[in-house]
Amino acid sequence: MPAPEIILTASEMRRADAATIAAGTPGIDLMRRAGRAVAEAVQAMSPKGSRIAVVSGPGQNGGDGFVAATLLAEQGYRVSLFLLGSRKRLTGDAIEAAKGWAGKIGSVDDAALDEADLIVDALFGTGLTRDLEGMARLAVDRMNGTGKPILAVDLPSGIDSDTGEVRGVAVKAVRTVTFAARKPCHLLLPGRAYSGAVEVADIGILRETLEAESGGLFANGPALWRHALPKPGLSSHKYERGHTLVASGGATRTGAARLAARAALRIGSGLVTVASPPEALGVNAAQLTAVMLRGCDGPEGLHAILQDPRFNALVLGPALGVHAATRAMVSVAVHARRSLVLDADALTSFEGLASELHGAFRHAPTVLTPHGGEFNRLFKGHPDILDPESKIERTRRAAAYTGAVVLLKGADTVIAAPDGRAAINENGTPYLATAGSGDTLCGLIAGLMAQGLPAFEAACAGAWIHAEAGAQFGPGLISEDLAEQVPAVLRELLR
Ligand SMILES: NC(=O)C1=CN([C@@H]2O[C@H](COP(=O)(O)OP(=O)(O)OC[C@H]3O[C@@H](n4cnc5c(N)ncnc54)[C@H](O)[C@@H]3O)[C@@H](O)[C@H]2O)[C@H](O)CC1
Ligand SMILES: [K+]
Repeated sequence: MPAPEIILTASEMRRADAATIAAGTPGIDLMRRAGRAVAEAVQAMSPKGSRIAVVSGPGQNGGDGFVAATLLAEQGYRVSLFLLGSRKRLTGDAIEAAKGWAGKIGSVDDAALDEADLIVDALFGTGLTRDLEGMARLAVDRMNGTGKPILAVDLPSGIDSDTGEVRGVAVKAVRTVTFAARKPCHLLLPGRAYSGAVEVADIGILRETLEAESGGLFANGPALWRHALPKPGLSSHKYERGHTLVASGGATRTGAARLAARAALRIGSGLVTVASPPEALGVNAAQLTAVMLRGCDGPEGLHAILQDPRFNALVLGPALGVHAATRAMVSVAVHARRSLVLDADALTSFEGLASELHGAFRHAPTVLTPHGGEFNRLFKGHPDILDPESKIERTRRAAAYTGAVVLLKGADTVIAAPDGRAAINENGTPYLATAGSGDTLCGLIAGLMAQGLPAFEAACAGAWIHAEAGAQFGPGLISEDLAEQVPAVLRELLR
């Protein structure tokens, strides 16, 4: 079973670097290995003899560029090197790396850049500290302006390694060679889009060093939670696989609950019941078969149903309406201490009232599944949660504040637990942007918690399976298809 992929921030990477150097590996060796990996990537992209333009910056990223340029020239490529700033301003290992380069050093505004067949972007890496301006900005615009393929060293220059945001302007790379571990910018948007295909080069930093410096951020994938997936044994009984309860909206808004309910059943919840307001019983009854149905008249009705401890996972939110009654339903569910997924109206009903959710979910596994707009509305008036540049940081703070796992949806969905663990999901597909997709996700997560998965693993697995189902189905996807695609995804996972 492969280990979960650790994602390191710039500062964590620097510490891993330093620890490796302290353990006896000279920094210049790391740089030489980095440069070699870049040269090998160029060889795979462009035939010997082609014209390679290496654009180096003033720091160690630039140093990697010097090493790559020297190796490529030795291997018969026609290499020209352009430096931002002057050689005498180089620092650290880049000084040593530059000694190996015997060719001329041009300036980044040199027209020769346009003659290249392929450009190596070694301008900035994890040391970017502010928006690009002046010559630095011009260099990026020049590289992008050539229309030639760009290979980024470590990450595309102008992208913030930890947030994935564009700092003024950024290189649009077709490929990136990063070192030791991917950084958040390789998974978060727009950084993911600017990076192109990303390969991770081993430059001799040990996995245990990466683990030691890790801040608990992972790429979301089966390696993170496959171990926790339920594997029904011969003796397993439907009651052992939990009972998910999904609250339905009124007579004209019942589809969301049925989508969530069907998804919970498909992901393996032993039983699933829709709790329906009296006026929607007929509508729901006419469209439910394996999913069961109970009348539920508001918070009191929910309280009555939850006297039965077998209902061990709940979905509240989709189409419930934005009002006090929905808040009261949430309160009943919280006091019943059942696993809980809150989405849509159950979140928006607390708009500006997030303080009522402070520490509210510490007593039972809970997952909040807002999209960006719901998140910003829910935590309005909490700049400590909304202000951080990094989507990971915002999600982590919301999780710590509420005590729930928070899944902040997007093409780069971030999942964070109150204990600081976080994961970035990258298998999302544009096809998922269809009505009811979020309802289905709620059902998947609740159905997994009904079977005993902890909230963080359930949210990560739910997000990944949801996206995988969408990607497998492809064009023409509507939400009704998602739950029906889950068996195919599970077959792969449980093989
Ligand atoms: N283990 C590893 O990952 C290794 C990484 N290496 C490479 O080192 C860079 C990080 O190097 P660093 O010198 O810290 O930063 P940069 O080269 O990214 O930046 C250079 C320098 O630029 C200045 N600067 C920052 N922002 C701006 C700006 N907006 N405008 C102008 N100048 C700016 C600042 O002074 C920076 O120090 C990493 O990405 C890897 O490529 C090692 O080579 C091998 C091991
Ligand atoms: K770069």
